[in-house]
Amino acid sequence: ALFHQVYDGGIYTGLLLQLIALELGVFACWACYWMILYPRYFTPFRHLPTSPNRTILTGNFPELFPNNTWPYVRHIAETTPNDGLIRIYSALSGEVLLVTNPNSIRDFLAAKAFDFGHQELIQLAIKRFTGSNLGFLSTADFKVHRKNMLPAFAIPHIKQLSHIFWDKALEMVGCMEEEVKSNPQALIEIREYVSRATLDNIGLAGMGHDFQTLKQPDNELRLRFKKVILDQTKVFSWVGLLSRYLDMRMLLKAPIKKLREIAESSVYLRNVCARVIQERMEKLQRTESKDLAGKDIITVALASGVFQQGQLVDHVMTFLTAGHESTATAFEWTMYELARRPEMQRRLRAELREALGSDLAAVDFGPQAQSLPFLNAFCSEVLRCYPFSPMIIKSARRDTTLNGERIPKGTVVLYSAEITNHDKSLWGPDADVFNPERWLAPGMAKSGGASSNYAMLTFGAGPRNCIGQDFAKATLHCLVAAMVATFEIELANVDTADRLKYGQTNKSVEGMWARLKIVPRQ
Ligand code: HEM
Repeated sequence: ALFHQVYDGGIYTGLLLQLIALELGVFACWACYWMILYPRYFTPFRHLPTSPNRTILTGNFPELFPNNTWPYVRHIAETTPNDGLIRIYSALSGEVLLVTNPNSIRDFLAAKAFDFGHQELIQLAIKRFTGSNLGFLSTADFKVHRKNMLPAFAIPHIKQLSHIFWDKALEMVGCMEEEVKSNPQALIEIREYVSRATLDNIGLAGMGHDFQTLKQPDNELRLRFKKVILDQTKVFSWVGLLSRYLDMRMLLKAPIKKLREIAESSVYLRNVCARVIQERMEKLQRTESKDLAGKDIITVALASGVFQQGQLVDHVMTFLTAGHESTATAFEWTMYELARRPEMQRRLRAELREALGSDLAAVDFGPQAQSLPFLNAFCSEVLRCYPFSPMIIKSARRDTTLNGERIPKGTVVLYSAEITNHDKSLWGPDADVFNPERWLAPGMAKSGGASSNYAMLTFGAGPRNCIGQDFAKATLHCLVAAMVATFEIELANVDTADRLKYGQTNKSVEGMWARLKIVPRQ
């Protein structure tokens, strides 16, 4: 009716046009302030260094949503002199601070860790399947949950679980071996196998339940899981951009097919986890023994008496999402580097042969994996050079400070494992070179010779770092050991495998495709 009146020149036309003009004017002023004037004249960080190469539309990047943003951020960090903080701008002048030196990183991840949290949109998106996981709890609840979860993730307990990792690793290479025996020319899709192995692994070590996706690749759990962990698309980037200016909560509830599939799959997976946890609870009540040695993580957590069933479902869903793809991707990059370096592959095989002998199934390799220097060094160097999350963004929950700088509530801050793990001032002039030797020098097995405790950020740092890092490393060691002891690995796509997939994680777009030759066993 309004349109009709405007069209017909009705009595309200003038008023309506004035209102629209006013709205447009307000919007133009608002956009002009936030996108042009604020970053130049009004930001409280205007004295901090920033890159001069910037446009309003794309910020410091060459396009609105580049495939991977971290190489550009790294270039800015390397070419902008700074004292620990740099201003970076994304599309439409979105302002982010990057912490660049050990002082500002320590403040951000350790001293002031609880002044920062995940951004609201990320919480809303992830909460749908992980519920209130560790990352989203209030500080008080976080401390209680983390303290009572930690014993299950401590190195002594991980060593007791590592026979599971070894058995799964052998099962994975056994499946590959069958495929190679039936067709020696077959190209093996490493991602497919390792993704199933790490999913099973977390099911077994996390809650004493074998999902059996290695044996049954198309089982419902795996298919549902694939639906939840959808590849990132530019749609999510648009939602992220718009959420800076509009409330996107309704959008996440929109009746879109993909969103409905995620919601249904989340319910399915949460129900599976709830059922298994219920069984663990009943079993724990039936057993007299209080001995938790070698028990799955959920049983150890249940025994603390702190967690309710629903909270444990949230935690298991987080382990599955945080631990499965990340470990599988580290394994893929290990295969990539080994295939490019046949002499290192041979050296590792020799070390493994000495430790394992010829019958892999007869040894319990897990507990001794940490003591093989070259295996440790190689995997540590892969984790340094290929951090699964190259950049992690958080926002200030309250007014705080970083490196002596005042940080108002709401400020978006970023740390980058990609940048810090390759920082020449921390790692030396060969920081960009893949060099496992740095972990082999006397006393350097843990630090790689870096000059700071905040030089390796693959697993974050401080009280909110990755709780599963020793679980991940032990899993990776077993997978790599079983693979290298069983096969000579030649990548079929070594020249193109390092092209990265769109998104925020360091994943090859093609994955690794290998020709495997079974190593003769004496
Ligand atoms: C190579 C493999 C892995 C990598 C690179 C990795 C990396 C990370 C990173 C960077 C964080 C975020 C730290 C922060 O917010 O600043 C994180 C958090 C977390 N990771 Fe991992 N992770 C891996 C494997 C695992 C595994 C196997 C598990 C569990 C079985 C796990 C469980 C978690 C949990 C629960 C958190 C949240 C911790 C908290 O908020 O207190 N991760 N991980």
